[in-house]
Amino acid sequence: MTSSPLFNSSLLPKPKPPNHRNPKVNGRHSPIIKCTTSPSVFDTNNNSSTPSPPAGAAAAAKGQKHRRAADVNIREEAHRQCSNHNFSARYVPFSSDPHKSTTNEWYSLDEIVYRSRSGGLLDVQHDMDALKQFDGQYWRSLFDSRIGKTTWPYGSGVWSKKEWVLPEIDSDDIVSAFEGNSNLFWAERFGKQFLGMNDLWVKHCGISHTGSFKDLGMTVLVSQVNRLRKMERPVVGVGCASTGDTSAALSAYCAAAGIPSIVFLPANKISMAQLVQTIANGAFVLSIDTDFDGCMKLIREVTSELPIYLANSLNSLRLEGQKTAAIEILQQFDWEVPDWVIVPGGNLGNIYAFYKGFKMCQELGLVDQIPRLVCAQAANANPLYLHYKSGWKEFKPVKAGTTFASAIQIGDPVSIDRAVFALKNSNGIVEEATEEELMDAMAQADSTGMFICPHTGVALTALIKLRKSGVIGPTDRTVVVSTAHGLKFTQSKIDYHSKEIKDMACRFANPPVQVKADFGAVMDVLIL
Ligand SMILES: Cc1ncc(COP(=O)(O)O)c(C=O)c1O
Ligand SMILES: N[C@@H](CCOP(=O)(O)O)C(=O)O
Repeated sequence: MTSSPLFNSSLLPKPKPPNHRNPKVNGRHSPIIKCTTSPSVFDTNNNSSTPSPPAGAAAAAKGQKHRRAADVNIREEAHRQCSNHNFSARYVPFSSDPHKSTTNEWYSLDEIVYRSRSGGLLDVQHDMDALKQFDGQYWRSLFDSRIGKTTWPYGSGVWSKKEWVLPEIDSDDIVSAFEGNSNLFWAERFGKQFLGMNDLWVKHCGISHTGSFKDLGMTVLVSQVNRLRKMERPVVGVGCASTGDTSAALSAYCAAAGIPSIVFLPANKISMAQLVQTIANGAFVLSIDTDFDGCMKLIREVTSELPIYLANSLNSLRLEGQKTAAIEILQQFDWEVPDWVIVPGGNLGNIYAFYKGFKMCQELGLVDQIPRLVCAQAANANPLYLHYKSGWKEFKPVKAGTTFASAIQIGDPVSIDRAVFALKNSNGIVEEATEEELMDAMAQADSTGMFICPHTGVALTALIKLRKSGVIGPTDRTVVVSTAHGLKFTQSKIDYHSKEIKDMACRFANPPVQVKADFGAVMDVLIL
């Protein structure tokens, strides 16, 4: 089957004039959706700091069992539980000094806008005063009460924090695979054996619907697109440039919602497993003879001309979902704050998302501090590392070289300003990993029962270096964020364990032993 173009150009709307963003000025916008499906009691008459428990909790306390009627699905049930609240969020220009920001520029989340008037990044700003009407204990209990349920949409680790993510979206518009709630794995053997650490944890964000943390952001972005399309906004499809994980998540969530997806991939630079995900999920795939940065440039140009919604993390909606992984970590530690969180960085949206999640928890009283963040880069694609080492002098993009951590082979990250902000405000550090270091770290981790991706190998290398230099202490509670599933990157493991990598000793390779189908030959191998 050959792919056909998605668009008949005669059907396309005329390009919008450059100032189509229609920024609002002065004052808050009123929420378009007043009714959401929160099962908690958030009606406008109930703004005390001792709010009612989530719906269902009272019945449970009385020992009554509530069962959904057979002819009702979980979306319909969510509708029945509909209540009002006054939470809202909007786009504002991202500012590296929010306290000094004087701009009155803002946009409704129902607008299609990715950049501020000055061309800078945007950020999703929540009405913190409204959220602060409930205390930290309230939010902790609410989030805890939603874990592990099938209640729509709270069975998702992202949407269990809906009030902090997209408070105004109708639950019926949400496109979710009940993503999130990923395993926080106690890396007991790896920690003790290789690092002398007892309190080392790996947040397995790759144990997820499409095998990477991108699901967390994509459920939010595609849900909002679903809403925009119901509002008859001009969104024909959703597009991204990708090193393989964003495209997998985009194609899956779009396929679930029946929305066309378009992905720009750097030819021969993503893994076969990643490529087949987008193909199987029906995306319109362009394999382009350039690198990720080249694809990113092209998708930005295309989305400014065609009614294709941009799904990369330049779009700040994505980060609202990704930040929930940070909240989950706190929740999994029973709201105790780890000392360190280490995140591999490429386009650099995720490091900011983690910062934002932790910071919101601090500002809303769920915890009293935030962890120190470490961003880890491959030495072959290390623009943030070089920027950090220069003392945050002028940022210079690089031409990213080939790396086994192919999903972070990015030289001109769109979220550089967000990343610098996150690191400066968390007393953060940037580290790098050579190819040999990251592959050895991956093999060592796998030898203790994990099956991690090379990007997680980059993060583990950062940890190993910071432990060796004494920056991270033996008793520090440390979380390494594993960003994708190892099964997406098996070729790198095959190369390593076959010792087929040029100029690499592959010290921890464990190649299979070839033996004749003969009892004596097998015994010889086993006994020697
Ligand atoms: C597996 C994996 N790890 C880490 C990253 C880096 O995330 P970010 O681009 O948000 O820095 C990406 C994508 O860039 C990825 O796909
Ligand atoms: N690793 C990413 C690169 C793009 O990052 P994004 O977060 O801006 O979409 C990918 O998998 O494509």
